[in-house]
Amino acid sequence: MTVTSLPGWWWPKGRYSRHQEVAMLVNVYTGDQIRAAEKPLLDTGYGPALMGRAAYGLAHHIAHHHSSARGRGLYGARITALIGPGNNGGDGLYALAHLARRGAAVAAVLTRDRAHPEGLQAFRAAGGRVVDHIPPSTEVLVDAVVGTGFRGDFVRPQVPGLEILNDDAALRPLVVACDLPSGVNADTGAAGEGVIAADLSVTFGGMKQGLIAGRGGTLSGMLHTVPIGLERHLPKTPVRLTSVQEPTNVSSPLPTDHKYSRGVLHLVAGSSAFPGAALLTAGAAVSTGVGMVVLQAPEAVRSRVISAYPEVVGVPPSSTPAAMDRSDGVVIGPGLGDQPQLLSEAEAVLEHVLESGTACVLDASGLGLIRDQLRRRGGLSTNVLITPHVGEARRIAVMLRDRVLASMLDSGSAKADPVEAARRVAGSLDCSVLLKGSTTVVASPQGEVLLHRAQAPGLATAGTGDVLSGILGALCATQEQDWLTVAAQGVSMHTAAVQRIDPEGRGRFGASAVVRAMG
Ligand SMILES: NC(=O)C1=CN([C@@H]2O[C@H](COP(=O)(O)OP(=O)(O)OC[C@H]3O[C@@H](n4cnc5c(N)ncnc54)[C@H](O)[C@@H]3O)[C@@H](O)[C@H]2O)[C@H](O)CC1
Repeated sequence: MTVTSLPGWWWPKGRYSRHQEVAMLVNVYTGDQIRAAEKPLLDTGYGPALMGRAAYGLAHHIAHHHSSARGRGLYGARITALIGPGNNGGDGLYALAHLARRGAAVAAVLTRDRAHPEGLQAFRAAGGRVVDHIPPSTEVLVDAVVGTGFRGDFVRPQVPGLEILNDDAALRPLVVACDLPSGVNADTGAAGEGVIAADLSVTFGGMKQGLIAGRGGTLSGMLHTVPIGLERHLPKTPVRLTSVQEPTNVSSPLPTDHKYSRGVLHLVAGSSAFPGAALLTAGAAVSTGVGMVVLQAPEAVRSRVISAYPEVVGVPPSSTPAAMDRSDGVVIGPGLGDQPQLLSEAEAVLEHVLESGTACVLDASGLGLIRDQLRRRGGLSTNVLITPHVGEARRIAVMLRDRVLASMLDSGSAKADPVEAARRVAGSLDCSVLLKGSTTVVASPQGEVLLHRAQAPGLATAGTGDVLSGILGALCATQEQDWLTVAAQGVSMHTAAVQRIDPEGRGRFGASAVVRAMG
């Protein structure tokens, strides 16, 4: 039944060797692509069959999650649904009819004066009650107000009893979204304030981008995809969701390896204002596993880093590009701050990278160097991966004088579209982009996209970006891979380290703990 289940904290165990990384890739579609795939089937009379499969799958997942959460079967379970006027409401009604036949006490609140007629009939025939409020004893609340047919702004239905959602976690019902939380844009993940956050979304036909990207990714909870027979009608998609089982270290060293063959990473990081960033980046790189880490930084920064990681080799910030002759990868930016001298030395390194084609991660203060490269070359180059968070990406939008991009990066706006934004930056700068956020979006200049839903809220703390840069730098120095692959491995290692130290997502740790958890 389920092709995709993304429970967030764990992934089904398989038989993989310790040093093998197994990427689980899932195709991701826009709501419009799913609707287009449905069309030929609807046109040939298969609508009821599709809805039947969707409803059965929804009922199955509700039953499963209810019994996991409550530790008992479905008999007597109190399940209420908010039902909208379209097919999304129809799915909800048929699903409740299934659950009623398995002994659940089901109720529906109709949010409009009309509802899917056959669905309503089936619901009533199975013993379902239409009510005008959410019964306080509701254990599962199904949100089936609007699905992919949603347009415009969403206003949460004013239904008496809905304040049950504000109850303590122990009393609050399990909230299950039918296809997607009502009011989430299935294409982009844009969502207004009225959307009800789901614990679980059961989606139909294919994984929708809006369930993963932007605010939608924070409102959709656990994800299940129910196949309903659209597969051969779905287009080839350039967007995939990645998760990595047991991300371990980079490829294990071979018996014939030496430090140079395992990759040399050149870091341009740290300043008197931000020495810690260099420590975190270097520490993460060392722990990821790489032949050698060279740190180009002011003397005071070098000595602090080397006292923590004696294996790091220091070179002064004024080093000529000859110091990089053996480098297989470069990281420029963490903790550089805004001192003109350090930035111009970093600029020289970036120039060398763009000339030589060495793989380079450009992060934090290093992103400010893009402005000059736009003037000089009109962009960057495909050997570069930039790793902005949304605020930094907005500054890039200003450099590019791209207002459409700026609106796509405004998470509160109905135009918010982080996937398209990352693609647009990648295309404009001719480099790969890793847009950080609760869902990380990695885009190549050719328009391919990888999404990674971290579900590690504790990552929102100072210095974790420096750790990620160190990981990505080590991976690019040791591997001959494309940026999408390296980025997918890097974000997975980063998240996995956090999940090891903070499995319950309490957030009581700092970035140094993430480095320690890397080993
Ligand atoms: N097509 C199929 O056979 C299948 C569809 N599935 C499910 O159906 C929905 C899409 O159904 P559709 O009827 O096209 O749209 P919705 O039910 O999502 O919504 C249409 C309904 O909602 C009202 N509406 C639109 N915008 C708003 C708004 N901003 N605020 C309030 N109400 C709004 C509008 O009046 C329409 O009447 C899909 O998500 C699936 O759940 C199944 O997948 C099976 C196959």
